[in-house]
Amino acid sequence: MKFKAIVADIDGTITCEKRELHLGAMKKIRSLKIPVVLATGNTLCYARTASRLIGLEGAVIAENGGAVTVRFDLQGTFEESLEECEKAYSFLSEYFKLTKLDPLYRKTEIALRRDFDLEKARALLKTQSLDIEMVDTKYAIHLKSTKINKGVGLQKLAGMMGLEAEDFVAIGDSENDVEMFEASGFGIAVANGDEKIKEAANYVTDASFGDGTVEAIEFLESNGWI
Ligand SMILES: O=C(O)COP(=O)(O)O
Ligand SMILES: [Mg+2]
Repeated sequence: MKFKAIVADIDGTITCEKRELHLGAMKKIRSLKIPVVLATGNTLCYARTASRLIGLEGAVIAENGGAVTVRFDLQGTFEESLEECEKAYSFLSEYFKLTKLDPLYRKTEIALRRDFDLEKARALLKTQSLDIEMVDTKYAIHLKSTKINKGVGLQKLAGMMGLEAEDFVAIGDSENDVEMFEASGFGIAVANGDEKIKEAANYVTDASFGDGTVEAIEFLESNGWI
């Protein structure tokens, strides 16, 4: 096996427990000769800033696949409008007090503070004929189109880079990374990952958070896979 690029989730994967960037993971990522793409549920500007500050090329998947850019000098492309998400938000707001996160910067999905009963909200949402689902990243709950996810984003970005999604190794920590693992050639979950991502993974690290990402990259290097 030989892979041509890595796609790494941000929160919980290249960070420490309190969400600060993990310096060991930064150093390891910077030492690589292959492209590293960041994929996050967070906003496009957050992802681009992280890419810039880590020393990468600006290839990012943001808003769980809803927004993608391949370089800093190119604008992002956006897959979906917020219309259906807003309908779901209005509906759920009748039952819960919801707080939107960074609404000014989100163009394709709505992120919510994790302070309401997700399972109850999921059950309620099912009664509506909306193509909207809820994913929990452990940092936010995202109301998003069922048509977009990080896997769809990876297919799109890989094409823009002249690669296939299978050329990528994906590293992640939660359920919003599952489709990205499925689309990629090999998925590695860090030890702090949730049950869903560990189940979807080809390999689970012993170490957590950024230490897990360092371990993942060393594992790939020691096998000669990157
Ligand atoms: O913004 C969030 O919910 C966290 O996003 P990430 O773990 O996909 O980076
Ligand atoms: Mg994450």
